[in-house]
Amino acid sequence: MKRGFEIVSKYSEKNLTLPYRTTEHAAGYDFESAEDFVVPSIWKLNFLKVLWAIKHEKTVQEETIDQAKKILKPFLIPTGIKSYMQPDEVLIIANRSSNPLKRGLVIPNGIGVIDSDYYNNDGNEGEIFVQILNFGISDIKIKKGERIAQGIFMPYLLADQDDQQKKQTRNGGFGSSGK
Ligand SMILES: O=c1ccn([C@H]2C[C@H](O)[C@@H](COP(=O)(O)OP(=O)(O)OP(=O)(O)O)O2)c(=O)[nH]1
Ligand SMILES: [Mg+2]
Repeated sequence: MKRGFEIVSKYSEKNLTLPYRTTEHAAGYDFESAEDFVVPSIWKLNFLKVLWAIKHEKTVQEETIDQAKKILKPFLIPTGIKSYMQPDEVLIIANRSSNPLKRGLVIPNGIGVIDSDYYNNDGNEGEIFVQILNFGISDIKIKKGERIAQGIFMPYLLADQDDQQKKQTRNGGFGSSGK
């Protein structure tokens, strides 16, 4: 077994599809959403109120700011998928090019980097999530089974100093290794 995909345990009964390539020479394995989801547009009233207040140097209620922050926070779309690969390989998660064009959906981290030591980690079993922000004017409904992003396996290289640098064991993602 060199590299591939598996369904994480909590989705074992949910009838998920493993990521797949749609054409003979497609580089990316398309990932589907594991659940129905609504990604709210960032252009909500509370967000606009905050922008207006900044522009006019007015103060805004804390509650309004908190709600605006929530809207601006990227959503984590669950895929229910984990990926195993060789230690010198990485899975790059990239947006589908049609997402910003048709639905205003961007991946705010640019690309997602799925490390080989993320697989089966103690924290979340290595489930891959896709960060999404909706800069369009409408809320976007994502249905379970809809393709949301693509994963590309790549080899990576080490720097000369690498073996002198301390490493830790991965036990999660999204900031689990500290600040
Ligand atoms: O779009 C993404 C990006 C990352 N990850 C997972 C897999 C990856 O191995 C782990 C850590 O990602 P990264 O190193 O890019 O994030 P970090 O902020 O540095 O977190 P950490 O401190 O856990 O390394 O989070 C995802 O599920 N989706
Ligand atoms: Mg990291």
